[in-house]
Amino acid sequence: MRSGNLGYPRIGKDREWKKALESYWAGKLGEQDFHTELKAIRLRNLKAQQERGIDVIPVGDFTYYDHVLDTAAMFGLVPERFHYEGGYPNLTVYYAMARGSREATACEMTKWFNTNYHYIVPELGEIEPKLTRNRPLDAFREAKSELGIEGRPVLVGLYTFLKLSKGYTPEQLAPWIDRLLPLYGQVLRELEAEGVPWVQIDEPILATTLAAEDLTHVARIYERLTKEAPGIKLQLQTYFEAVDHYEAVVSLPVHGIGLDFVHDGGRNLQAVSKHGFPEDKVLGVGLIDGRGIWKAELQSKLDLLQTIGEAVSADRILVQPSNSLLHVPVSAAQESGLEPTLREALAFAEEKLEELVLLTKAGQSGAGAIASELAVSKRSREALQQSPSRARKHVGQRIADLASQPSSRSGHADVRREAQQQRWNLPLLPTTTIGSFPQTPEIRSARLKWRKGEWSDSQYEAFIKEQIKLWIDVQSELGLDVFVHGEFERNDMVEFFGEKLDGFAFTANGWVQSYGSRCVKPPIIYGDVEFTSPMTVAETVYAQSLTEAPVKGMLTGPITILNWSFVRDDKPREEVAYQIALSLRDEVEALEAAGIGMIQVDEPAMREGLPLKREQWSHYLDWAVRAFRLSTSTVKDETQIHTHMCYCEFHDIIDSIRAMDADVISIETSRSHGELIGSFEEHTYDKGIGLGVYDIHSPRVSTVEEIGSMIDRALRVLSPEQFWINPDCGLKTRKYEETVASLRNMVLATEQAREKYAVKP
Ligand SMILES: Nc1nc2c(c(=O)[nH]1)N[C@@H](CNc1ccc(C(=O)N[C@@H](CCC(=O)N[C@@H](CCC(=O)N[C@@H](CCC(=O)O)C(=O)O)C(=O)O)C(=O)O)cc1)CN2
Ligand code: MET
Ligand SMILES: [Zn+2]
Repeated sequence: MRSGNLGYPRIGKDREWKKALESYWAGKLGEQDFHTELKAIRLRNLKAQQERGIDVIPVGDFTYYDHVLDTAAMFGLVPERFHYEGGYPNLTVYYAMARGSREATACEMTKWFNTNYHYIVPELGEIEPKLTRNRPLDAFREAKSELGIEGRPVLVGLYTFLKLSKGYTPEQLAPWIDRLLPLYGQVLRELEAEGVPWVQIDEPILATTLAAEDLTHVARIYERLTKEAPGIKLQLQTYFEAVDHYEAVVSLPVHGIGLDFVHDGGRNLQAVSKHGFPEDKVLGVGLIDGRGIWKAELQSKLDLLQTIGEAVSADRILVQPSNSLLHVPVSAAQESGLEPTLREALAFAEEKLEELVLLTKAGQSGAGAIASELAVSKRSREALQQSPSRARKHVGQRIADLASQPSSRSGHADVRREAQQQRWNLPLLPTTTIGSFPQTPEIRSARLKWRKGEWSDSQYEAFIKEQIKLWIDVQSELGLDVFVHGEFERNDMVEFFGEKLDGFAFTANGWVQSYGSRCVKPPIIYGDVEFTSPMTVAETVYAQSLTEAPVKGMLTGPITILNWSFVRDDKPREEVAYQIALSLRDEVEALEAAGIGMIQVDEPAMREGLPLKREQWSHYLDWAVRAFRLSTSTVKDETQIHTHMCYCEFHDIIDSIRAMDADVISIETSRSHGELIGSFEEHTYDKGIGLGVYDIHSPRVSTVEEIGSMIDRALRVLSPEQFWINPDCGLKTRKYEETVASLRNMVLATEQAREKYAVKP
């Protein structure tokens, strides 16, 4: 039995990686120094795994931005608009694909399965792929020569890569497989020639709901690839769910299969027990939760390993995390600020490696070999379980009483629309923004000073008020119709609420990559969640006091708070969602009572929380919608509830979006190059809706014409009476000048559209 890892956080203990990327982009770090710095980070990450005694260390999982983008770059799949001239794309082209450039809009970015990690969507189009650089080989050589590590190269599997790409029709799938097969073959042959014994090929798509023809394609791919390089062994890795069609997957002609035994709902284990496991293959046992942050219940993991051991001999077992550790923070050791009971119950990437090594040791020599560690881990989990915060009486009562809580608005949508229009008298095509304005270095450093105690509360509050005032003035000057306060007091839309609600803890350095250099510090829900006092009322009311225009109150919804936090594992997620929903309802009511007439409850993570298996969708959506409605249903007819979603594959969940019953919804659109708009040809939607008219993830400023054409496209399928004009998402990552210039263009484009679409008397 051996221990293995599947991928390691890139960002470094202190987010060195993020800082290096941003310095390079800002022109503060030269290209050569940038490469040097990234190499140092890469080697430190490998060393962390080596020092903890991991037997199988992945190489090639490191990236300059995103591993899917790397795969596209490796095959020369660079869309024409980037003026690419062959070879492995240089940094300018590479980062233009990721972030856009003056001339070219960025590639689309979307969620990596059901995580908060985002990848860059490859665009296949007319391009003929070719191997521009064997990245896994380079990574292998470097780890070997620099650290003496015989690493295991990691590749995004061909089928997953294609399924995550765009720019081809269903009929073109098979020809694209044919085009990529020789290139994957070449990568493998070169690795084989180098003497690389094994590669890890990630095919997480195999854990989603598959059709029979998917399996036919996958079988064809792996039959061919094992022949291309017969001297190299392929470990086919799946994660995030049980594999669909277990028997077909484990009989693929590869040398090893990696399965997730944490997020599989027990189905992988059932399948192994029922059907056995091929005698000629290695089983990668995803035993340690690669997405959660709790210490493992080591004894139950050993039991699981034992059950698997009945079907698979020990020499063919690899003990590994359920998925790449990319999704958890680097080290819990530095979290000295946390309450000891909680800290002792945590395991981040480094601690997970230690757990893997322990379990492997026990697997090799029996549980006795780790008796004292087993006891410690048991004690720390139990101590947390006994903490009074786990079972607050008042919260328990509210949940028990859930059935009697209102979960629908009293007035019908038409009645509400009327009442709201009377109250606000908004023009045709009202303009607004999604909530946040730029989080400048000045704001971040002010917050840091306040946190360190260098600034008093009142000093910091006064500073935040200045920012709010500044941006209320900007919004008036721009002529927007519905204002926001700007979210300057928030570090992050989820972490902020986590800090204010009971039952949450927040770390000092528990960062996880979200996209590119952007990281999040998910709060930890360790106890029952409860509202303590108003969280957003003061800032919102202050903003409203400065203007006649409506200011939207701005809250993060229950499902997004749930999905973007690390959640306790002793209660169903559904129940935790209701606890959050009821706490947010208290905030919604406080805002309404303070005179705020529009309240936006953001649910960008609603779609991402969708289970990977279709058959589980309706259950999830039912409780997710119920949680949203629990938070928003008690307001008066004339109070307008908004919601916002980004990266929304709208057609997947249109019924649930309708069922949320928000008066106005805003959805990201532009980075998918308007594809979302097309779905309204098939689906009707009759409430207020804003489809983002420009991409906020890129520093590029859209022109009036570009925005105008987005509006035109949307109004081909939606009515001007229901349409709102807004950017795709919040503007926190943008600079002041970009923001003002883009919004100015947005308002100009709206004025033109108003003339064009006004109902002529
Ligand atoms: N949780 C979450 N998930 C999300 C989103 C989101 O907004 N939140 N949006 C979507 C896209 N993802 C995003 C994820 C992160 C960021 C983002 O801007 N992250 C910031 C960090 C935000 C933050 O928590 N900032 C803190 C701490 C910032 C910090 O690094 N402080 C410095 C010091 C600051 C200075 O002096 O400059 C330090 O501690 O060293 C604050 O403002 O207080 C970043 O990586 O830079 C944006 C979008 C989807 N998923
Ligand atoms: C990721 S969705 C962001 C919504 C939030 N209100 C903002 O503007 O930042
Ligand atoms: Zn958004």
